[in-house]
Amino acid sequence: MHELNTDQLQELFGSDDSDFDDSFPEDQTRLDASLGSGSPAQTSEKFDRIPGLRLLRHGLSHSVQTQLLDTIISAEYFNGTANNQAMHFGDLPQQFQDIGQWAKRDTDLLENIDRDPLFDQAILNLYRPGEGIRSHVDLQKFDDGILIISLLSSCVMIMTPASEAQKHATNYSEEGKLDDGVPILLRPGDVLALVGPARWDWAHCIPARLIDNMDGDIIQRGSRVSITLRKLKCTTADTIELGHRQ
Ligand SMILES: O=C(O)CCC(=O)C(=O)O
Ligand SMILES: [Fe+2]
Repeated sequence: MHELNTDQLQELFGSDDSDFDDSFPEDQTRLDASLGSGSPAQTSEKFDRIPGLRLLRHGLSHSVQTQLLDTIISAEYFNGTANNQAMHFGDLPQQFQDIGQWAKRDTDLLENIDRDPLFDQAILNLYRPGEGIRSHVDLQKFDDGILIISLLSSCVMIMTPASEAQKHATNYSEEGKLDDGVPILLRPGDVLALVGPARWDWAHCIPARLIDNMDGDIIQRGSRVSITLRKLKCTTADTIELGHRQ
């Protein structure tokens, strides 16, 4: 997919602070048909150093990426400049449930994860060029088996062995040492799974920078949107929270 400049992004996500109506568009297209037939199952890439880390490159077709982005734009979470993160708790929008079911049924991303519902929490992150996310292990209140979907633009995520503090942190304030980290290039349409050690014992971050260097390839960051699907260990009521990423 092509990458967007700030003006194009404003056109997409809006530039004013119009009233947010606290709901996700209900007339979403079901993604089922566009996600493929499941035969043959899609096989993800594994990483020797990080058991449980799996990356399905080009997992989502252009059409599915576009449908997801259309729905996110219609939800108007990222209108104005204040918010770059939105969290859904409870019953997830149908398209996110479709992605979860597809990942379980048609790929090997979530091989050891068996539960119902598969996911009951979704975070949407918007990264404007130069923005990132601090090194963290996702909070302990979320169960094993996390799925991260990349849309719009590429970036390099860095995985580092987690410190004890990071494993039990209640926020993302701990900065990891990134020098000996494992860089993972995430492109639009890629789907990353964190299971077992990759989820509990490794921290991940996206350094705040405009350019990534992946094995000598220089990658200019555009604006990126990610969808992270998780399962809370304890269920909560359906809510949506908007905020600013740490
Ligand atoms: O945006 C991403 O790719 C990762 C997001 C993430 O790690 C998180 O929200 O916990
Ligand atoms: Fe995370």
